[in-house]
Amino acid sequence: MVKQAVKVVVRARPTANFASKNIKIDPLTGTIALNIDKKDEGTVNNQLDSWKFKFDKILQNSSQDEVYEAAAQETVQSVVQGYNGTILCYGQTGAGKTFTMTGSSTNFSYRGVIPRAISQVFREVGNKFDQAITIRMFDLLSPIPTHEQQASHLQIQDDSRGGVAIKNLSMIVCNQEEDALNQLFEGDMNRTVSEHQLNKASSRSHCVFTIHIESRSRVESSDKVLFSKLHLVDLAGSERTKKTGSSGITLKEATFINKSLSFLEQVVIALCDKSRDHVPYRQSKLTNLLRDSLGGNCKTLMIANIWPEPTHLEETVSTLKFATRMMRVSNEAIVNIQLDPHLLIKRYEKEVRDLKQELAMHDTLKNRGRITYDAYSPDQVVDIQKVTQQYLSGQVEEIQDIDSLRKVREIFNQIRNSYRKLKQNVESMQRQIDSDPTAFQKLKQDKLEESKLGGEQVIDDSLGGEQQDSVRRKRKPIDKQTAFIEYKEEGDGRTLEKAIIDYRNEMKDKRQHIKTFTQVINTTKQEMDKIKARLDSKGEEKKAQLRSGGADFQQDFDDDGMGGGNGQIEEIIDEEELMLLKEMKDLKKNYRENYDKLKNLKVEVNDIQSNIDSMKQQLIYNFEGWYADEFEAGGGGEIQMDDSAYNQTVKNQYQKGTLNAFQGDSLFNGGEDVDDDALAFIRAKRKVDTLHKAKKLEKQRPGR
Ligand SMILES: Nc1ncnc2c1ncn2[C@@H]1O[C@H](COP(=O)(O)OP(=O)(O)OP(=O)(O)O)[C@@H](O)[C@H]1O
Repeated sequence: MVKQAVKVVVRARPTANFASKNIKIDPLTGTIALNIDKKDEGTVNNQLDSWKFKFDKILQNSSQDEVYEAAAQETVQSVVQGYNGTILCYGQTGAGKTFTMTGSSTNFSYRGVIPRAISQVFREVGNKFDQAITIRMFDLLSPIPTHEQQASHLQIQDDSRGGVAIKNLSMIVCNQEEDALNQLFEGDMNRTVSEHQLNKASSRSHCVFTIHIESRSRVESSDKVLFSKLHLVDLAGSERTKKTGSSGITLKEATFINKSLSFLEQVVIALCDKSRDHVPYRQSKLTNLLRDSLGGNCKTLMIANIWPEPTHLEETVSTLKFATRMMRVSNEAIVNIQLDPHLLIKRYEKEVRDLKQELAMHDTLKNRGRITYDAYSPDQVVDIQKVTQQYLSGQVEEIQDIDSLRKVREIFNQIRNSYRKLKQNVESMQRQIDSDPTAFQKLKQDKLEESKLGGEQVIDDSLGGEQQDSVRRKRKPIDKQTAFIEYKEEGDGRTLEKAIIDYRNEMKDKRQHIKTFTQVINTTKQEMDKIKARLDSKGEEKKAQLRSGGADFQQDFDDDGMGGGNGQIEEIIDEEELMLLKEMKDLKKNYRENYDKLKNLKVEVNDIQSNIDSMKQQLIYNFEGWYADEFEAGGGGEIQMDDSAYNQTVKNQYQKGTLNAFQGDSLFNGGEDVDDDALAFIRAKRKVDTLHKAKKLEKQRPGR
């Protein structure tokens, strides 16, 4: 890696009116001293009026030849060696940037840096017989006509090698110097030339001419490729001052003609400021394009063109200030080596071929001659698939002839395929069961049928032809009580068990309520008895008074108070009696309400109890089925109800019409004879319905 600052060469254009009073150029020491006589300006300000600048080189009255040798030759040579290079001209309009960069197209000795660089590149490349070199180039202004050269046309973006590239711009491959020069001249013709108040032939736009070199070794079979590029940049005029008539010149730093030049200056300022970690390259296409050139992977040289006339002193100062800043920009250039992907693939293909041959030889020596290392044919894959499925179904204990890693991989592939298909089938079965509960029983029935045919192994036909070998092996029998605990922890066993527990809890709550209501009712009854006793005694007292003739009676009159009522004589009740009767009325109402509630609670408790009983039976029955499926015949231990007993219970319930006490399903109307075929159907339906009902009730429970 070469770490170096941007080099700056100052070129002063020849002029008849050299400002010898104000400018002292010393090419030997590379210094320029400048002063501005303020008296001439007629203004007084506090600006510094004299400057001294030092540069890498100063060229005065130098020929195009000398300029090229001093400023460009070395950079171009580096580009041929694989470094990126940039040469850019900066200065005010008319200072000689285009003359320096392009020069005259009619006078060969006045040709500029670009045609000379093209010649040098082709000359140097021509000397490299051992390299296959491709040269591509483009001029940002060619061959697209000027009116089409809008900013949107050319997009500058990051390239795959970490640099920048221009979209919508095709690079032309140039096989010889002439092709490249054609490119240059074509672009030069298209260059925007517009009228300008300082110089009618000045160009306002930037001109960027880029040469890309791609170099591969012809002799070594190397996959390394050198990629490098040379940017040759003729920037737009940098003038930033306004002429203010005869009163002279004022330094007005803020008057920029070209905005992108101001962005370029911002980038340079940011690069010089070590405390700044962001450099605003993306502000303009120009700075984006020059990202490699400024502070990046590039050898960069700037030619500062000055016009040392008294009228251009400020522009000269301004150009030299910018040039000084530029010298503080540091770059890190590396030779750009990339691995050629096409060659890499070719190399790997060759390596694979060689290794296969090597292995084949090794196998022959070890008597394993029939092994090949090419990809399996479809027939071979089918064979491996068969043997893998035989292994999965238990038809074979192990897979023979595993003679290569390739075969192991194919077997694993097949196992994965089987697993995926199995999973898909299980999921589709689940969907069927969810949408139609009877489907489950049918599937199960099919499986049982097959298990009868196939001995102890249950071949899962539902998995489809290819999966027939997928076998569920039965477990060694365990104690039924232990198995029952296990069953209650899984699948439908867990659902039923949970429903039973929840019902029990609900029943417990309701029983507690029954107890409370019973107490309340009893207390109410006692109160009522007391009141009744008191009223009875009051009645006795009144009868006694009546017998003694001292009782009060009142004639019942009509509302109008004029008489004409029914004339009945009514007993007059006293205040205490009235109170007691009212109280009695309230207590009776209370008693009746609580009594009704108690009655309902008792009905509910009975219902819950019958549901619990029903679910318990179902749980045991389901468990029996599960146990038979899960374990080999001959399992030990006690179980509360065997199949025949349960079947009989179901038959009885069905015939009595009580089977649907829990299910409430119209399928089971009862009263008919039940043969064994129907029984299986009834049991299956009952099982599914019981589970569904249990799940439904679970959801309906308060607090869910
Ligand atoms: N070193 C030089 N020797 C002879 N003539 C020169 C020299 N420098 C510039 N000139 C002449 O000065 C004129 C202006 O130069 P040029 O067009 O190169 O300026 P510029 O800086 O490129 O201006 P712009 O910014 O407008 O492109 C041209 O006619 C050119 O031939």
